[in-house]
Amino acid sequence: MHLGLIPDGNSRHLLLHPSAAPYAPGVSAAELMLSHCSSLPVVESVSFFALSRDNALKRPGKLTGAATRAVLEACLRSLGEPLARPLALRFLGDLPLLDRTVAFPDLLSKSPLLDEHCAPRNITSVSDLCASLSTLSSPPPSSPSLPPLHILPHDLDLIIRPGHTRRLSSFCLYESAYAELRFPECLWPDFTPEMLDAVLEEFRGTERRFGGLGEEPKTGGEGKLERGEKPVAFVTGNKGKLEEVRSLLSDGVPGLVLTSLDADLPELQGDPAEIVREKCLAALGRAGGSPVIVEDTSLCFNALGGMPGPYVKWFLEAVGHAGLNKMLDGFEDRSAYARTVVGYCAGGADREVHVFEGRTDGCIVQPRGGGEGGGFGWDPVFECAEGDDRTIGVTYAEMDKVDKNRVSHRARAFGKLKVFLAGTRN
Ligand SMILES: O=c1nc[nH]c2c1ncn2[C@H]1C[C@H](O)[C@@H](COP(=O)(O)OP(=O)(O)OP(=O)(O)O)O1
Ligand SMILES: [Mg+2]
Repeated sequence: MHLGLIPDGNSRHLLLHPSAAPYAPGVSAAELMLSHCSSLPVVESVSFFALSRDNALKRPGKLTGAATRAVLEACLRSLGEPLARPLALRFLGDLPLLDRTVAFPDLLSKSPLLDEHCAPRNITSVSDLCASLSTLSSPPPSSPSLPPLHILPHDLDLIIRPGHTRRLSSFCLYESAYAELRFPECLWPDFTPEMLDAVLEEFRGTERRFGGLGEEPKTGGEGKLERGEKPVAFVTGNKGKLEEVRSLLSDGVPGLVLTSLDADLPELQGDPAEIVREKCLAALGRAGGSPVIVEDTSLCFNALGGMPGPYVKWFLEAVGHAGLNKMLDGFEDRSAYARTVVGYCAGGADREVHVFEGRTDGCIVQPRGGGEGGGFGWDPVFECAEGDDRTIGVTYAEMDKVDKNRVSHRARAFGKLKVFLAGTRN
């Protein structure tokens, strides 16, 4: 991901904290943030807004010069540090201005990380672009060591601007066409790595459409959207679930159009219906006004009074299939049931969450049938006890997908949802 940072609010921070060394808090924030970025695998490159020509013209004088110098020095320092891993860093600012504050070629030669992707550029606004175009026929002799200008470098994915101002100013206008913009409610010096993590987490759940309509709606039934009809969004972070649900809703509900949103929604502790209600209301916020479907799936061991239940995800992640099996060692009863609770909410003014439950009995066994194409999650350790000879005594992972969708907890819950939807949509 290419991250843009606009460190806004340094001067206001100074007014609020007159005893602080000028710009020191903003400078530490810059240093901290860049080194934090280098520890985040998801962040491949960072464009940092140092100072634009527009900025300098509007706010001439010591203040701006000092801020630029301080931030650049901080950047230099952070580049001098051994970063956790190479990070393509790019500072955007006005070249002549920067030249006055730091020895520019120095910046280039000091950093092993600066390459053509992170060379400082002065094209951030239309006036910059015009100025640069006018020099194309005769490159300025004063800057022979600068790398060539790339007018359209790789686009930004996410731009973060703290400081209570919700605009781009002249930052990367050409590269920000489809960037997501976030404006944390604090001044730059108060923006912490934890806040950055929170923004990145939220960004991860954002469906990016790049100006288009996103993924083609996958249709159920006849497929075509009727006039005025909205598609229903299934919100889940789990691809295995999505695949099954697409197939489960592919018929039986005329006119239903299922789209999907990849989002890991917050999950409360509580009973499954409660979890699903909260999950459903959280999903509404992501679905842009569409009705939403969410589900929560539990795996309940009878010997343990129904645990791990909705918490199976965390148990599975922590101890794996072998660990789930070991939890039942010492008990004779290895029976279990899988349960899916589906939540549906029409959205808009209607906040009622309709809840449907499906359950399938089975028992916990040593993993069978996992691997390529062999189910997901705890499928390999759940041996089904229901259905017919294609499903009884067979783990979900060993089963044909069509067979799982005949007997599974999910199929039963979504079967009830389908009956409900067929009633409300006709
Ligand atoms: O049919 C299934 N067969 C095997 N494993 C399954 C199944 N269905 C869910 N699972 C796993 C996924 C997760 O480890 C836990 C449920 O947690 P759960 O919160 O419902 O799922 P999730 O977090 O993966 O997706 P979501 O974004 O919809 O919450 O059991
Ligand atoms: Mg979940």
